[in-house]
Amino acid sequence: MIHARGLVQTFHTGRGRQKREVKAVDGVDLDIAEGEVVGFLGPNGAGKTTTLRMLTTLLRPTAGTATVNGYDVVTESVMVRRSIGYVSQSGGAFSQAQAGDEVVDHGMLYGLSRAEVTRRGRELFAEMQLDGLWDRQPKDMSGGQKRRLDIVMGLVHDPTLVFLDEPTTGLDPQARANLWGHIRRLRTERGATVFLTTHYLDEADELADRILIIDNGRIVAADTADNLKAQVSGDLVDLEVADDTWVARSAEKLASIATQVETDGRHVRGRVRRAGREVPGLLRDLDSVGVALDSIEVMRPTLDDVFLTLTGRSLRDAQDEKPDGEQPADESVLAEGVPQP
Ligand SMILES: Nc1ncnc2c1ncn2[C@@H]1O[C@H](COP(=O)(O)OP(=O)(O)OP(=O)(O)O)[C@@H](O)[C@H]1O
Repeated sequence: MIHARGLVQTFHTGRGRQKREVKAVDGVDLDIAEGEVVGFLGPNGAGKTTTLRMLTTLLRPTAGTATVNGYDVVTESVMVRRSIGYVSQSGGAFSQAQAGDEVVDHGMLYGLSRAEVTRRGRELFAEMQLDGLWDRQPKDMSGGQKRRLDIVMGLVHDPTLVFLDEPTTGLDPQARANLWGHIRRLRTERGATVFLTTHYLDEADELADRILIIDNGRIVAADTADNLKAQVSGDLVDLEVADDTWVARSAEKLASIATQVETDGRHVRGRVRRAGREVPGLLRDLDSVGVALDSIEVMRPTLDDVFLTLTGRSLRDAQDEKPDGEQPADESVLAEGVPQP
């Protein structure tokens, strides 16, 4: 479905002495199978959108190769574009036409009949809670409604491979839940492949079969969310002992199965590989030495823990860092927009 080898994108920014080279994507390899939902995570400026733009043929790779649906992104870009759906981060530019007409025109560019695309469009309007807005001009829609219209445009021709760049940013919780449902159905009912970038760790965790993490233009992890969590951090176990005098003894017992053991008042915490396997024995041990507990809490690691372990930074903190703020320059844009059949 998607195969990339050594994808690189270098931007040249500034002029004169300020001239700088930015390696936005620095040697990315990808293999994404049919029917997979892949979550592409990384902090601001990591290279997610740039990778997506190369795969969707909007940007010519500086180096490396990629095929999408079996078509080469450089030499067969029209075929790539015809065979995918793409919802960009910035959203599409709409004309003065009514939303429904925009959707119908868009779908017909992919060779669908007017009747077929109208039926699909109306179905998607209902699913995306855009009922009653078919005749409204996009300029008179709210930001969230426009975002949902972008998504309808990206899906109306029933693509079997869909690229979604931060699709739920700016959506309210209800619209986000609807879109999650839609993404799940794309896979279960249509066998579609979905490549999704997101800033929301819970979204990636919830939807994706496999997570790719990109940092500074390089893929730093690629696996299921469960495997990533098991490999890099382990479960956090928090014991609250019933009496202060048992803290040291409990810490010693916990340290025999856990790393990063620390104490805080009557709390003793540490990370174990798999709590389900290790905690029962620990509880028996504590009981046998007469330690009573007030509470025990087990916290599964989050994708943020994974990111922290891999890069030394929290993804949440990294989100708040502003990217370098270079001005766009020297892009080798192949072509914007949808294919002309
Ligand atoms: N047209 C451009 N010209 C110059 N630099 C660019 C251009 N587009 C992106 N960059 C730089 O390339 C790097 C990667 O940007 P990209 O938009 O791919 O990141 P991202 O992971 O999608 O970030 P975000 O989460 O903020 O969308 C950043 O340092 C960005 O400033």
